[in-house]
Amino acid sequence: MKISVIGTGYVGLVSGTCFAQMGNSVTCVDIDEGKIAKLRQGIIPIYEPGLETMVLENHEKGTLAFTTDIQEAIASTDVAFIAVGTPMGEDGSADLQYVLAVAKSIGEHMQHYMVVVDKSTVPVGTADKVKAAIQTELDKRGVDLEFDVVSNPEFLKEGAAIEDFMHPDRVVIGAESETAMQVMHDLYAPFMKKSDRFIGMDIKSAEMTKYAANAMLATKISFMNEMANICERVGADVNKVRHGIGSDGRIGYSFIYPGCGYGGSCFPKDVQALAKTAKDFGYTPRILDAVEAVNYDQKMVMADKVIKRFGEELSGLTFAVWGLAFKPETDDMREASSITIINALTTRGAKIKAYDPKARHEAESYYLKGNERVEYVDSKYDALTGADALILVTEWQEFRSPDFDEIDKRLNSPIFFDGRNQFDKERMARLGFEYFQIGV
Ligand SMILES: NC(=O)c1ccc[n+]([C@@H]2O[C@H](COP(=O)([O-])OP(=O)(O)OC[C@H]3O[C@@H](n4cnc5c(N)ncnc54)[C@H](O)[C@@H]3O)[C@@H](O)[C@H]2O)c1
Ligand SMILES: O=c1ccn([C@@H]2O[C@H](COP(=O)(O)OP(=O)(O)O[C@H]3O[C@H](CO)[C@@H](O)[C@H](O)[C@H]3O)[C@@H](O)[C@H]2O)c(=O)[nH]1
Repeated sequence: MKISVIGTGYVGLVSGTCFAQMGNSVTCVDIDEGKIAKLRQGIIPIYEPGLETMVLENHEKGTLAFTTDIQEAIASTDVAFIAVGTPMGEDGSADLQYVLAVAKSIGEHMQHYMVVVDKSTVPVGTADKVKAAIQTELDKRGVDLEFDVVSNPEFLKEGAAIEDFMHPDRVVIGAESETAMQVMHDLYAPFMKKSDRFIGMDIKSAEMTKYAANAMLATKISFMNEMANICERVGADVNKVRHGIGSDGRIGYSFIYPGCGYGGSCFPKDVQALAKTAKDFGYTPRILDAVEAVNYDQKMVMADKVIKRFGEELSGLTFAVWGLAFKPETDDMREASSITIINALTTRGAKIKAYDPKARHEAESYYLKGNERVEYVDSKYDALTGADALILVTEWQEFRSPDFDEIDKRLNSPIFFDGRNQFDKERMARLGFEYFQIGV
């Protein structure tokens, strides 16, 4: 099929590349000229395992093109995906300006029937707005063209995006017309050779499914963080409790890892957007509000432990931070817990020596830009030299089996704050560390 993907960010670039890998002819569109110029030169703007090779291969073959010209891109398109951002507005709702701007452009340039697919995460009812925006432009042009708008929420996780897209747990499609549903089934069938995981439904239910999935996952995390905070106060160990409950198949082991809060471009904004939608429709979403409130506080738990140990005034102290990205295997720092923790410590006078395998550029250029108390280093051990304690924020694999002798040798004293509960507390005690975890 001939496909356009409008918005070439994490989702657009991964989706476009995977569709090309499956033999489709794909054009990725973005308004960011710098990004498109880089992609044309084979420079990949984000870090995502396996993505670079796949982009380069398909770009070279001619199955994956990049442009800023939406008119050219949709001229011969069968399916146009909208994959632009839906950031959080000031009142917590999803900001639809980018989605509707793309819909308008599609209406301005469409020349034949096509399926317009909303892949961005959008509130229930957005497909109707997209449809109306396209129709308004067609009416202005005085042309009578048929088109279908479909909802196809994306469930990929950053850091495992290619694997998730190539082998999806499910493909959810919300469509009104049989033609559009069939087109989407044909497009996704090659990704579901082992078992058909295609779930067709009405558009509103598809839009809601995305928010319900993220809200459920975020709820599991906040629930577990709350259990951790209770464990800590009553003298229980949340790591043991996690094993204890996860073995019940109804609960399961996934997404019950306590830590210093969830971040990323999705859970924080999607939980709040769904809560806002609920309120707009006259319902008070007590669980969603609590999920967000627990997470907000949880991002401070590690910083609070540092302050409790060293005091409110941290001038003259230096802390090594391992991990800046919101999770391992990505350079994405959107809503990362590291930002909250580092800012809390530096505003109290501390200095930070930070190391992350991939997110240094994001931190320096955007998320911690201007914070002169943060020094970036090129290796995990360099971060420790002369530091008063180590704080582990993101559980990259290279932090899982560190050389503890080296940590001990480089730190001023062997003090370790572990925001992701990576190690066994008895072992850490044997190694001579003053070791702090979440929920223990
Ligand atoms: N990042 C994820 O892991 C993930 C997973 C599932 C769903 N989503 C959802 O997918 C959507 C996109 O998220 P993302 O993380 O890929 O965003 P992103 O910010 O990485 O990328 C969005 C891109 O859209 C471009 N853009 C904006 N307006 C445009 C326009 N008019 N025409 C063409 N391009 C335009 C931007 O320049 C940017 O490159 C969001 O709704 C998000 O909630 C994200
Ligand atoms: O047990 C857990 C699991 C995750 N996290 C944290 O939760 C956040 C999000 O992690 P993850 O879900 O793995 O990453 P995302 O890339 O944000 O993916 C989520 O958000 C995407 C965007 O909507 C969805 O497509 C995915 O299905 C959904 O998992 C990260 O900060 C993790 O550290 C925990 O604290 N404990």
